[in-house]
Amino acid sequence: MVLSAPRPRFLRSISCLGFWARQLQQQSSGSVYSSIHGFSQEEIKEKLQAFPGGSIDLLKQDSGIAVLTINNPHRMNAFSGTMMVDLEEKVTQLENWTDGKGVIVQGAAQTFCSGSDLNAVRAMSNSQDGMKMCMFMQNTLTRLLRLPLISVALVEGKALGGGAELTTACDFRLMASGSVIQFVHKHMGLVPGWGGAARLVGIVGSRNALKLLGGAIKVDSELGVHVGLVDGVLKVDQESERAETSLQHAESWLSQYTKGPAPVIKAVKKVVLSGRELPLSDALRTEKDIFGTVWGGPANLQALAEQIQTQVTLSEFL
Ligand SMILES: CC[C@H](C(=O)O)C(=O)SCCNC(=O)CCNC(=O)[C@H](O)C(C)(C)COP(=O)(O)OP(=O)(O)OC[C@H]1O[C@@H](n2cnc3c(N)ncnc32)[C@H](O)[C@@H]1OP(=O)(O)O
Repeated sequence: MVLSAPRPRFLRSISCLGFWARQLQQQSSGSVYSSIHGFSQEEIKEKLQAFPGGSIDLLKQDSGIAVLTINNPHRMNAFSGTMMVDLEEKVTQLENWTDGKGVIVQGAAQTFCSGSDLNAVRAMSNSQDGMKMCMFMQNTLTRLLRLPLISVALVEGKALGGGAELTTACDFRLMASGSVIQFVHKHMGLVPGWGGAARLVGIVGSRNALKLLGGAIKVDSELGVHVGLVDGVLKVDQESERAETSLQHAESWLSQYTKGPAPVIKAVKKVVLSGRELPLSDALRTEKDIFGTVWGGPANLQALAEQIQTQVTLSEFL
């Protein structure tokens, strides 16, 4: 099976930027839906609470990298209704994490997530409830992607359906050898509903997105890297006594990009986010505003002082 190599991101995503730009500018909260769309967060949260099971666990570390775990191993980490509510609450915590720089999204028991809990899906199969669940998860995953943190989906085992969509709501994806990302929606007579299709087009381009969705193709790490969906492959060396876990590998990988003061790393994510989602003039104005938050700030002044000190030290030797 031949999938084309990815086109430059800006070419792929210009077409869908218009919608996202208006949404980003209109929604100060970073959500897509509000009361003007007939969406009531509290109403759907109450409905989702009727479907219990599992949890979303959040560990915020001193390193500034958090670990968000989809935890429902008896159901291959499928999302129950209460887990959807839990995820929204954890995203709110991350939005307010002052010292945060990165977040790794993983599944419990060495598998990622098998999408919605099919028992809940069957119980919410009427159109109105389905649409409300869809809007709730689109809001939550859009806010996850828009966090001022650099995010990585650590995929072990299987990421299916909504689980595959969840991987696209992170800035990067790392796959363990033998793992699979599969948009199985077609097999259920569905299309993605949690925003995974729109984001997939921005990541791999419309032609590859059409193939992955239309063919419900099993994406392994090799194919994922080829089409630009996957940013790295974690080969866990079972033989080595010091075998790092996949999570340790992922933290090492992410820490390459989160070294430095949290306000600066947050600013890096914000300027890239505005470049990714806003029309050029708006992105430039946003970049200027974000630049203003770090220019002359503690990190900038300290770096300047160290630069001067280095020059003074060097001049003493020259
Ligand atoms: C917009 C999102 C979209 C929507 O909401 O409409 C969705 O995400 S729909 C759900 C899409 N996901 C799937 O179709 C995946 C369904 N599961 C499987 O294909 C398999 O379970 C698999 C491949 C994940 C694992 O297969 P394996 O043979 O290794 O294990 P089991 O199938 O025996 O599963 C173990 C245990 O987990 C339960 N399970 C697995 N996935 C789900 C799920 N999505 N919802 C509820 N329960 C799930 C499975 O029933 C087994 O339970 P048990 O009591 O042991 O029978």
